[in-house]
Amino acid sequence: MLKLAFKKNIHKGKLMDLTFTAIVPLLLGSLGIFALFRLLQRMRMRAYLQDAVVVITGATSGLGKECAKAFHAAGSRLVLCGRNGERLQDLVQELSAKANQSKNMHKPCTVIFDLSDTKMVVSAAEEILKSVGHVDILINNAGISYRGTILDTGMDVDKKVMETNYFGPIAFTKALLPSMIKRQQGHIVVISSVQGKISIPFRSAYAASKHATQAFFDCLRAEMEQYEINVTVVSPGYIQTNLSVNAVTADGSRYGVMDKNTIEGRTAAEVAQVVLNAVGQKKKEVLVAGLMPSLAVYLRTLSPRLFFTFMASRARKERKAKDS
Ligand SMILES: NC(=O)C1=CN([C@@H]2O[C@H](COP(=O)(O)OP(=O)(O)OC[C@H]3O[C@@H](n4cnc5c(N)ncnc54)[C@H](OP(=O)(O)O)[C@@H]3O)[C@@H](O)[C@H]2O)C=CC1
Ligand SMILES: CCCCCCCCCCCCCCCC(=O)OCC(=O)COP(=O)(O)O
Repeated sequence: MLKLAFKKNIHKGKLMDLTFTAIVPLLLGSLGIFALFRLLQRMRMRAYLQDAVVVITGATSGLGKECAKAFHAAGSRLVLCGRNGERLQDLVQELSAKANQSKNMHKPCTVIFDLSDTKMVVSAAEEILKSVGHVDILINNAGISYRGTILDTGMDVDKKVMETNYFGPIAFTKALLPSMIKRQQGHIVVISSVQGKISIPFRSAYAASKHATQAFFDCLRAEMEQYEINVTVVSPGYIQTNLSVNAVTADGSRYGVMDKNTIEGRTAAEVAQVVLNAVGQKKKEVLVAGLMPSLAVYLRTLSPRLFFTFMASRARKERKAKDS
């Protein structure tokens, strides 16, 4: 139709007519369809999140806390998990004040447990099912990072990072899955990292735990498809949180430094919004990173040799900077 109109109008020398008879309606039509699509998407997302029981680990700070605010604002019923009861209660107070102002918001409840203790994790899952009945969305967010050389790092540190970032979340997920399968409904989310896709020097334990996370939840997604349970893996780049400050070092002590990369990262509120949208749209995975980290992820697959050269040079530079 467009071709015909084009020929006809060129023939008559009426280019302006062509614009008004074919191109403008086509553009307006596309815009209309796009706007309608977005509206339907937003309505579906709202329905999915409103009143949904959402469990968030690591809700006491950083990204977990911001996810709690975002899902609470979307009308979800929150179960906030953490190790520090006082900080969880502070957040409950903050969110409850908002819940009082809107009938679409709910007062959250809390569960205290340490993810590195599998027994505690399993009984926390039982407690949640007992008190709220079911879980619609589980957000495995809690985690710790690490700084150190492989040579200096004791196995206890490797194990601690794996317990918190990998074994804890998978134990929690496994404990909640049977009830999701019974209902043929549920959504498992995990906050991984760019370092779940590429390994950078002096992060061995952390990168390994995030690679394991990526692998486990990719398997889970495939296995859960028949039960209509969704799995979303979120892989952020640097976020402005206390992750580096709380990181564990080679000897098991706290790193205690706010890194420059962390300060220059995205805000936790911004990433929480990405998590909310990814969940609402049932995305399978999302990479939330800038140009260089994104290119590095592709480079690792397309030209591993070049990627390894970059990483070796990065290790040399970092070691030199530390020594001088
Ligand atoms: N910040 C960043 O640059 C990036 C972060 N991420 C990931 O985001 C997630 C959230 O981290 P972020 O908010 O940045 O960092 P924070 O240090 O601010 O938050 C980490 C959260 O995890 C909790 N946590 C740590 N260890 C345990 C444990 N053993 N049991 C239970 N809870 C625990 C902490 O609780 P407590 O208050 O008790 O310590 C805290 O609530 C992590 O999985 C991290 O790997 C991914 C990419 C980049
Ligand atoms: C053709 C050009 C390719 C250029 C690629 C060159 C290599 C660039 C290196 C980029 C490395 C990015 C690392 C990003 C790491 C990251 O974002 O990690 C997120 C975290 O989990 C942060 O945790 P941490 O404890 O490390 O602060």
